[in-house]
Parts: sequence; C-alpha cells; structure tokens
Amino acid sequence: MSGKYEALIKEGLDAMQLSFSAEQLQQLERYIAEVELFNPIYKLVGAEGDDLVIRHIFDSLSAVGKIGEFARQYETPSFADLGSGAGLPGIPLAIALNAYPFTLVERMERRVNFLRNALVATGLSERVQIAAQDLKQVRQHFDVITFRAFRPLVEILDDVAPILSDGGLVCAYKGIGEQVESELIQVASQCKSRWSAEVFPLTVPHLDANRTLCVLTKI
Ligand SMILES: C[S@@+](CC[C@H](N)C(=O)[O-])C[C@H]1O[C@@H](n2cnc3c(N)ncnc32)[C@H](O)[C@@H]1O
Repeated sequence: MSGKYEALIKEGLDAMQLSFSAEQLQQLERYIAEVELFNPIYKLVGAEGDDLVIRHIFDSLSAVGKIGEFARQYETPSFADLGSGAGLPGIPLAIALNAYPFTLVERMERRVNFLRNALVATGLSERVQIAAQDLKQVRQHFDVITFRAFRPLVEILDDVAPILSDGGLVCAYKGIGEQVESELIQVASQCKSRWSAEVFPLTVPHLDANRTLCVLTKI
C-alpha cells in the first residue's frame, strides 16, 4: 500500500483492531480510488478526502468485528448488502470478510455500472455478485443481510423477511440508539414479520457521531 490514505487507513484499522493483508489493503485502496474517480459523475457519496475514508470506509468497517463474530456460526455464510449504492457497506465488508460470498442489491442502473467497475478494479468480481434489481424481486436467501442509509426498518423488514435464511441475521447500520429503539417500536406494531433485535454501539475512528448496529433475527 502506498497511497495518499495509507497512514490514515493503517491507523483506523489498528483502532478497529482489524488486521488486513497486503492484498486487502490494496483492494481497499483501489476501491477508494474508484469512488474518487466516479464520484464527480455519479454523485456516489457526499464526502471527499479523509472525510470519505472516515465517513464511508471506516463507518462500514466499524461493524466487522461484530458481524464477523456472528458470521462464524454459519459454515460459509452468504451475505447480501441491500441498497448498496456505491457498495457501502458491502464492498469494504467483502474485503474484510474475505472468505465469504457477497451479493450487492442495487436497483439504480448508474450505481450498478459503478459497482461492476469497482468489483473488477478490486479483483472481487468472482466472489461478489451484483443483483441489479429491486429488493422485492430478489429470490435468493442469505444468512447475513446488511444495509446502511437504506430505509426505515418498518418500511423494509417485510420485504427482507422472505430472503433471509432460517436462523439468518439482519445487520442494520444505524445512528442514535434512541432512534433505533423508536424504529423498533414501529416494527413491532406495523410489520407483518416478527423480529427480535439487539442494538450494539459502534466506534468509528475519527468520527464524532453516534453509530449503532441493529441486529435482528426473525421469530
Ligand atoms: C441512500 S443510498 C445508500 C447507499 C449506501 N448503502 C450507503 O450507505 O452509502 C440508498 C440506495 O438504495 C437503493 N435502493 C433504494 N430502494 C431500493 C430497493 N427497493 N431495491 C434496491 N435498491 C434500492 C438506491 O438506488 C440507493 O442507491
């Protein structure tokens, strides 16, 4: 790794207690370079420079410890990242959790085009698939389903339930714990599917914001 974010990335990974191989570091660097290259055209993320690394890469990776811990209960867990956009958190997670297959679900064509390029640039095309469709059209099942900045839980969990494997987990990247709790109250009163949830605090290096991971299982 020799890019302009080398020191920041190494420091962030240390703070999150993540150990990346040279290949993973290179994949991360190539992914960031793709986002920076296409951001002016595709308007992928609203941050640049160190801020891009902190708000998007570190934020995505901040849940790797927790998600990796859960994933180890399956033999080879299949992952789906819903409303993946620029591949967040899906691509950083696929780089970090490099033994598992991932599917990025995204319905907007230009973002899908970006994702295709990014997977080629990072060498992830074999292990990471793209489902270029609406979540409602997905017919596969997944053991671990992630999403970030997608939709309120109450609006999507009934569409997520049919694609979650028996015993599977939904890992939703969220903000302030109290807001998540009020989303969960709506889920309990308005969703047809039934869920049990636990909320874990996340620490994102250099980010002064409340971040949480809401982990849901079907009951
Ligand atoms: C606000 S962006 C968030 C992108 C990314 N997850 C992130 O954290 O930066 C939401 C993305 O979800 C996609 N999306 C919204 N509804 C969807 C659906 N029903 N099926 C598939 N993709 C959807 C949008 O096209 C958009 O790219």
